[in-house]
Amino acid sequence: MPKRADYISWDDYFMGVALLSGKRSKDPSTQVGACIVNTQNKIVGVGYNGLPIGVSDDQFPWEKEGSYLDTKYPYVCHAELNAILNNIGINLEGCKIYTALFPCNECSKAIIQSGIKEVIYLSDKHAAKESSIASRKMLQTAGVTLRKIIPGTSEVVLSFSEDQV
Ligand SMILES: Nc1ccn([C@H]2C[C@H](O)[C@@H](COP(=O)(O)O)O2)c(=O)n1
Ligand SMILES: [Zn+2]
Repeated sequence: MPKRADYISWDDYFMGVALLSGKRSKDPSTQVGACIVNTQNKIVGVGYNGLPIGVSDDQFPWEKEGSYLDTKYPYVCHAELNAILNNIGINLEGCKIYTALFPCNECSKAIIQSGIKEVIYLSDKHAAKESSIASRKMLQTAGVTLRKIIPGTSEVVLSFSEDQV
């Protein structure tokens, strides 16, 4: 019997892990996930956007609008930063990061400093924002490869019904 042909690509697998991680986000408006992979295609870090450990996501704001301290922006850790900080304690030199959204300038600093050498992203919807322009400028200058994923599939459906395995 030949092997199964419709298995998903490495890119779709790792971006899928990033997107699944985003399902843990408590952000009501934007759920972002990231997944870091080493040169042997081993997953070494996964993260989603959320508040720091011990900072209650029931007491801190999730608003997008209003005065800065009353919005989520000062407090939320971005998915990429969490994926870096959650890494399994290894050197991230030469790794690549899959992220649902193109990294902001703050995350790109952490990406560069961690030694990650490739960013694969799904959406660059904030490309015109100055944080994205600064991010792209730093990543390119630092020699980090930037690649917008070309998914091999439009969606992956995960079913938890036991009769599907
Ligand atoms: N590359 C990114 C961009 C954004 N986030 C997170 C941070 C916030 O929770 C949220 C902000 O998005 P908005 O609601 O203003 O569209 O998304 C991230 O983790 N990584
Ligand atoms: Zn960021």
